[in-house]
Amino acid sequence: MRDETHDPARQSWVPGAAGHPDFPLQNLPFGVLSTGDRPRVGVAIGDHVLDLAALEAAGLVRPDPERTVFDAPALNPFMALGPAAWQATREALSRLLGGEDARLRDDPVLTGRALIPAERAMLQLPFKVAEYTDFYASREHATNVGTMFRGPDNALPANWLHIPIGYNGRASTVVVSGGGIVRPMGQLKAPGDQAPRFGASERLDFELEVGAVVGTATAMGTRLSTAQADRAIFGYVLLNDWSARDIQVWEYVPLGPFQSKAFATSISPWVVTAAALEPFRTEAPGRLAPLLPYLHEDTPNNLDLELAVDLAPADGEPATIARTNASGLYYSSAQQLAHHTACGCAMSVGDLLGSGTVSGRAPGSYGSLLELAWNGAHPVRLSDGTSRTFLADGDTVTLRGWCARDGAARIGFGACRGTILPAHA
Ligand SMILES: O=C(O)/C=C/C(=O)CC(=O)CC(=O)O
Ligand SMILES: [Ca+2]
Ligand SMILES: [Mg+2]
Repeated sequence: MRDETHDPARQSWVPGAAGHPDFPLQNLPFGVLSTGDRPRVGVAIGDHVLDLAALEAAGLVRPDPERTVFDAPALNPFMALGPAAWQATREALSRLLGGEDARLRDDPVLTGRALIPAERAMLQLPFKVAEYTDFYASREHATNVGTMFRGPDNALPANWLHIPIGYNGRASTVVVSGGGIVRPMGQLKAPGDQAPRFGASERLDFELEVGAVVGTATAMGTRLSTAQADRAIFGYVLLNDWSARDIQVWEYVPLGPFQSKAFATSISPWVVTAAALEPFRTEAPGRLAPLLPYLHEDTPNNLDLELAVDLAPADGEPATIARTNASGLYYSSAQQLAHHTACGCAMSVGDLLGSGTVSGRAPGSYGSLLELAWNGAHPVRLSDGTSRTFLADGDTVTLRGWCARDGAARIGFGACRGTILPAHA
């Protein structure tokens, strides 16, 4: 539902916020910051971060009358209050930062304390990741990977057009954008090798994904409809499901990825709320086989979200190596979450659901190096004249995402970045 928080004509009085490419008044993404002291919840507005713990202490926002939720190192306590509190808080922040409620703008002491220049705010993992599940929603990606792993005749698994398939990943190694990613060690066995060996991955890859953040818990035995699942999603992040393809191709039969994807998953520091993304809902692609009723959708639940991948060598400039859009994903996050609960699986506040690698049809729109370089056959050129089939030590991968449509303010996700560090051999 669109409301005045989406009105593109409204602007914030915060310097630099009007027309900001990522964080205008209409976005208000949530994250966790510190300025060298305790971590607390904030929202991005232009080139500033608004400290919500300071606003809560001053009584300007109070999502829970019983206790503070923003003076916390994670978004989980706020998310647990549920959709009505999320919306009331969004509306209150929109009025405070839009100036219709002048109590923040006209209080220089509070503004000085609460409005922190972005370069001073150290952004942390925004929420405690309860559990992490990764899906496989791009038909193009599934077809490409299937072709490389199993041959063109068996590319798309028989279940794929019926089930939003996924695997249970590791919450323990979900990290926030910005740090180093150590090249993993593992079992490697090339097709011609007699036996496996233990060594550093030589086929390290990224995966461009969108992560849905579950904000409402369900009890064991409870099934969510797609509409209920849609309402349970608090927001979205950019997600890089780092993947060691040589470990993966040897280990994945028959239980799926394990060590090849468990060493690190990066997410962007700002959770863009589902509320902010309302103007960018779009229909899923046409169905190639009828879906079972529990997966039917009454509303357009896909997102018209532009995505890009930049790759920079050590000491080199970034080059954009992929551009795509999440709108073409065959399954929405709401369908994935509904399916997740279909057996009665309980969901927790802070569960993270990866969309699956977002690949489009054209070669430049693939969301992994495995596909962009087509299993090593077409190396990708970088800014320094070198090329890559897989990631080298020192490479920095940056995912970017933004929504832009006529009649709506542009909403950005910021960046999700990681730099490859040598293996601990
Ligand atoms: O088809 C396979 O065997 C492997 C698929 C994956 O790489 C799993 C995965 O992470 C799914 C995705 O990101 O779309
Ligand atoms: Ca993945
Ligand atoms: Mg991973």
